[in-house]
Amino acid sequence: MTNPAAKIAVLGGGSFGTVIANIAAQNGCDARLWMRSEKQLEDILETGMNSRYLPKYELHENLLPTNDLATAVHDCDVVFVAVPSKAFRVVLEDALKYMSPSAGLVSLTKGIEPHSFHLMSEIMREMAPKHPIAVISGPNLAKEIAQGQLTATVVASKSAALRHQVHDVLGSPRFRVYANPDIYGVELAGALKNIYAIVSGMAGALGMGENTRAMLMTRSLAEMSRFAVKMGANPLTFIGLAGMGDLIVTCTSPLSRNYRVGYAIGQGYSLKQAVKQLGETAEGVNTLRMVKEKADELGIDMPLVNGLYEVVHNNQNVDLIADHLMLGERAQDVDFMFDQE
Ligand SMILES: NC(=O)C1=CN([C@@H]2O[C@H](COP(=O)(O)OP(=O)(O)OC[C@H]3O[C@@H](n4cnc5c(N)ncnc54)[C@H](OP(=O)(O)O)[C@@H]3O)[C@@H](O)[C@H]2O)C=CC1
Ligand SMILES: O=C(CO)COP(=O)(O)O
Repeated sequence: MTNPAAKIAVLGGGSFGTVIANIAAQNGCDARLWMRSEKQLEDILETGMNSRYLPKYELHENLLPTNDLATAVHDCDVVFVAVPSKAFRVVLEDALKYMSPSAGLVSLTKGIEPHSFHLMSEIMREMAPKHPIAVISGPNLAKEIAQGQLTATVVASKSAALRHQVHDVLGSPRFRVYANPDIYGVELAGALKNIYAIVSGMAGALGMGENTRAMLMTRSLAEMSRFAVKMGANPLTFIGLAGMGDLIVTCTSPLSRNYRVGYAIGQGYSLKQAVKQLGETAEGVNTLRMVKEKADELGIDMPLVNGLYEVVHNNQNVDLIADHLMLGERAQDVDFMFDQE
């Protein structure tokens, strides 16, 4: 059941922000899409499409594109934030000046704030302590959602009212919204899987086989779960859509930007060249650096992260990832997802 009365805004006119705003508009919401670029706004107003990020995807008439933040958020029931993690704080800070104090805040961003190691929910809680907050994550390639492929996502919030509101705003026969109260786990899963999508893209470029791919994905899940549980997440979140589901899609699809960055590195391009030729956000590049530092600090065993870090940041040969995974010294090699105590 959709709620035609809802007023919503999405901040960030990239591919994910655009599809989420359009779903809400298709569901009868008064939906606004805020972007910073005037040129992009003109293009959308002229063509009815966001040609830079989602060419040929028609935007619904209920969707109002704008580059004025106050117009976007001023009387909204729910504000979704879909900018890269490095811009999240500054965009939110500006938007809060114009928002109703009761508006729900929902992050669509899958990354970690540089330096602070804050997830987006922590930034929202710090900056907007009175607002109900939620995060959305899951196997959600924007381009597939735009094609109308059947897709499921996860909304995580302590507020049941906001979970239901998000379900009403976004749920449809082609887009199913599941709920999970584990905000931290859902969000951390979405950020961590980007690292392993880079590894998987590299393996793809190097022509590695299906045994290798299965091993990589399964050990990735074990490694990211081990890290997340040490950070306070619920382990069960990692075998759901936001964990295993998102890992599968980004480790197997060339539509994933992180996979594409890995693929380019596997072909011999430098990280800088790979990111430049992508021209869109690949959060995993920064997430890798932050997770490596945090894992070192906490003494968490992360052979894939360590191997990828050496290849990407210290110009080591790609074979090093395989060496870390296959030959690394560990107290015991057990096929469990988590430490069994
Ligand atoms: N695309 C996908 O399939 C999915 C993406 N996500 C997550 O959503 C988040 C956004 O990704 P996505 O939409 O794909 O990214 P894109 O690279 O497609 O677009 C990023 C958007 O953010 C805007 N932006 C960047 N920096 C700023 C800033 N400082 N101030 C204002 N706007 C800014 C860009 O504006 P400009 O064009 O002017 O540079 C652009 O509109 C990421 O964390 C990503 O991991 C989550 C699920 C799926
Ligand atoms: O998170 C995503 C799909 O769920 C999108 O992944 P990329 O950012 O790698 O494109």
